[in-house]
Amino acid sequence: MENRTKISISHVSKSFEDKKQVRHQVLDDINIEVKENEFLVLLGAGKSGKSVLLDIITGLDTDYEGKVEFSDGSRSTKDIGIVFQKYALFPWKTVMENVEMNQKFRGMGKQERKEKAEKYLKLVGLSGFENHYPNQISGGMKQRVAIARAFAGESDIMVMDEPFGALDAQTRYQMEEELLKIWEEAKRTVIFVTNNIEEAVYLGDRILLLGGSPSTIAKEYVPDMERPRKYTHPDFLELRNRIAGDFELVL
Ligand SMILES: Nc1ncnc2c1ncn2[C@@H]1O[C@H](COP(=O)(O)OP(=O)(O)OP(=O)(O)O)[C@@H](O)[C@H]1O
Repeated sequence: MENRTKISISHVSKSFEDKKQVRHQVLDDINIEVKENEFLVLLGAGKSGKSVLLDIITGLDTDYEGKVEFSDGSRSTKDIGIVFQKYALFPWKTVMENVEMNQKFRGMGKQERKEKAEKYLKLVGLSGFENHYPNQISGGMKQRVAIARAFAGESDIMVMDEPFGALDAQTRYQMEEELLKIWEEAKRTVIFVTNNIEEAVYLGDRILLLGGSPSTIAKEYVPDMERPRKYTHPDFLELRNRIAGDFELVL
């Protein structure tokens, strides 16, 4: 079933009108078939329209040209697990309560909510921190909470918008590794946005390079490397350098 299409994005274009009523096109004719359980990376420089495209995919933005279709019928935003760069945790709620939030929206019973939240907190290495508040834990831990919350919602589609962008390099490597472990254990269809080439090569089953003005899908890469990938492996470096070259060209 690995090759079944999960999300079909066809001919998506998007433009905004500025204060002088001049239209600026951000996305031009984006076509992506996201496969079931695929780890898809959207790679692009700042302002290349990555967040705009994610808003369209998740249904936060409905004003665009083209179509976004899900293989199992229409979906609302709350049926997609979303992780943003900013942790978006509720500061007045504990770690546990934050993780349970999505499930509450999805109408799960109390016991089931608790079990699911505990399971995913354990997976992200936060057992024992259930009763802490966000201001009592580090940035890396906050992002772990956000990831546990998205997974605990049990949506089969996860969308992550530069989730590790605010973390220091060391924490970032650790989080990338952990995210893959969780994904291996609880397979989902993941769309992961980043502007970091190494992160894309480390994570992606497939990498789509977004660029140009307006942005299109400029290139596609399918890393032929086993996981866990090694940053220093010649194949890793070769692909990294190839993408870096293309990245310059589409800026
Ligand atoms: N609501 C809006 N109104 C007008 N222009 C917008 C709006 N949202 C986004 N844009 C424009 O669309 C372009 C792409 O923005 P977007 O945030 O998607 O980029 P990005 O690739 O996610 O960048 P970054 O990596 O910096 O987050 C930008 O030029 C931005 O100014």
